[in-house]
Amino acid sequence: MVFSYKTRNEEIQNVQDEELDLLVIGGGITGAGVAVQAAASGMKTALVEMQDFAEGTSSRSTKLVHGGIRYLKTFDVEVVNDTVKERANVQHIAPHIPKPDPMLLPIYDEAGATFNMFSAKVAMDLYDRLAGVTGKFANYTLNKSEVLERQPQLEKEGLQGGGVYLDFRNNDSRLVIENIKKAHEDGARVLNKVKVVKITHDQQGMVNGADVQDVISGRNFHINAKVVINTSGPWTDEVRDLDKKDDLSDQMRPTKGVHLVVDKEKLNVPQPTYFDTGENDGRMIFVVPREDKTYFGTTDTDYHGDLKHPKVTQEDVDYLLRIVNRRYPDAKIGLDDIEASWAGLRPLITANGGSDYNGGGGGSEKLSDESFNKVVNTTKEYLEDDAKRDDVEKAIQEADSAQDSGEVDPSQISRGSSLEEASDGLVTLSGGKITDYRLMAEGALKKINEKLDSQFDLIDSKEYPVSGGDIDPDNVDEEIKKLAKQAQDKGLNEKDALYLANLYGSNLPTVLTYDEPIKGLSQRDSFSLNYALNEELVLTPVDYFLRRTNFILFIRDELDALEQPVLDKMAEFYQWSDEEKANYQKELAEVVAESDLKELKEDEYRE
Ligand SMILES: Cc1cc2nc3c(=O)[nH]c(=O)nc-3n(C[C@H](O)[C@H](O)[C@H](O)COP(=O)(O)OP(=O)(O)OC[C@H]3O[C@@H](n4cnc5c(N)ncnc54)[C@H](O)[C@@H]3O)c2cc1C
Ligand SMILES: O=P(O)(O)OC[C@H](O)CO
Repeated sequence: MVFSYKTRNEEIQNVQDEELDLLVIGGGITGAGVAVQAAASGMKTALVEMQDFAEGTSSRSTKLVHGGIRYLKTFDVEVVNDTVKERANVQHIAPHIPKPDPMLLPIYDEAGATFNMFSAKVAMDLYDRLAGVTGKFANYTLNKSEVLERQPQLEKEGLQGGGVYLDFRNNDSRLVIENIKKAHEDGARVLNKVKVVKITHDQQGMVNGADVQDVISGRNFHINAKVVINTSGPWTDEVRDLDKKDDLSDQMRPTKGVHLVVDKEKLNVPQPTYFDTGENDGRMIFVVPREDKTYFGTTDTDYHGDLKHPKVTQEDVDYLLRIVNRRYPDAKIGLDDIEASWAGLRPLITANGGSDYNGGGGGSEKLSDESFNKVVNTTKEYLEDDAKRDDVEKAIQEADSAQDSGEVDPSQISRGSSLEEASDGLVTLSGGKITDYRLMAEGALKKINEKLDSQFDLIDSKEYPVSGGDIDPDNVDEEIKKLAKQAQDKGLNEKDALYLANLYGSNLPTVLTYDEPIKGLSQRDSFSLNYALNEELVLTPVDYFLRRTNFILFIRDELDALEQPVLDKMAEFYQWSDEEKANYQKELAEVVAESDLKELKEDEYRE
């Protein structure tokens, strides 16, 4: 279905003449998930996003669909209970995106260790139990030599062994755009580069829509809606401030997380790996293989800067390199080995306390070992059906009550979500994770429907595939191969055909209709760019290279040769002036230079 700059301008006209049921503010995963369920349930829906879709946090995650096993240690059992179950639901509705990829959890005997071998096994058993994981993906433990057999380059000192448990790798911005396209296919008006500048009210002082600005034309216009929901992630408090009658207190405590990318020649891991930093700071680091690269992260530091533009600092790089070079002593990764990077802001909710249990250093009171061990032992008894779930809850409550209510360390804040309504009717859905976006949206739709006098039969979103998701979730590999065959029949080699099939899922046949060759691009990339321009509302080269594809982050080697042909095609498609074309070229160069950490490398060179 055409979803392009042309349809965007038509929708800007149409949306002004309508009385909508719902206006969604923010086009990250949270807003996209709400828009899909609203439109599919028959609500007249619009979503406005002031940047590109997913340009906020939802393209800057660790790119996992995961339950957050670390959160068990901060007793965020509710969050884990939700997210670990949601992994399967997200894979079910978007089978071409999250892919099962068992995580290796090396266990070290050191100060502040999140787990020992016993508690790691309990945590993995609880994790599997909550998600109903059995069979080939059930967790298991490895002894030290078995861990080193898998990853001989891992630090040997202090290594006790390890665990292996199911989690999923994800393409976060792809998950967002497939939800956005689905909402659009179901009739939602979906607009990027449109910013809410004011929340408006009726005579009775109740929210009735918003004044918005088309960032491209600079023109302001009004959108009428019976219900408005704020799904703006780290901007949640800023958007609330656009509602002069909003009486709820600020809630956001954004923390910055950074990832670095190196070639797999520098660091090659056979599977996603997750370990303590070894700095007794309550943090754990992921190391994840992706295309021919390896990325690792993250940091977790309070952030008070420009929400649109969190940057990677030398301090972030030093922290991550110190940890990865400790855990992989032969890697010897330096600043110059970093090929790409990204920084994102967790939309954490400050009221979501949490325990500074394992050395978070935030609170004054650490949890005593006996109360933690009581939680672990009660959990083990629960797993062996010798205790009930509320025995575990009770043990956790007792443990938590021992907590000092002091400021908690960022890593101890719950990753839970919040759904609130102000007295003027503005609804806010914030916090959470990508992994539980569907569940968060489901909860929000119940409230929205109530506010609309329950006029709508809400869909079962667990059975409602995103765009590109119409493939058998239990037979993904076969389905992808079948789709790829269609691309091979068009002359693509197997590798390129599988690349397109994995990226576009059941939309591949449509992608293959866009067969006009683009000068300077391969057949594969001509299909991809033509489709992105006509059906994925790509407005700039950065939209294409960073969010609709992964060239800037994970296929960096091919990027340089693609830049000019893509720029030339977009200039022709959009009829850009030379000046506009030069501006987009400059924007792309700046984004790539920032990803490459060019500034830090030049500083280091000067020193
Ligand atoms: C480093 C890091 C690693 C993470 N790893 C994972 C992971 O592996 N798995 C996982 O499940 N979760 C992970 N998360 C969490 C997850 O990324 C976030 O919870 C999620 O992306 C938040 O999505 P959102 O839609 O709420 O916010 P966002 O994606 O930030 O979307 C909000 C949108 O609102 C828009 N907006 C703001 N103000 C306005 C306005 N006035 N008008 C219009 N639009 C506006 C913004 O431009 C933005 O695009 C991670 C987070 C970080 C930072
Ligand atoms: O919020 P954290 O500390 O679990 O960090 C995010 C992870 O990297 C992936 O969810």
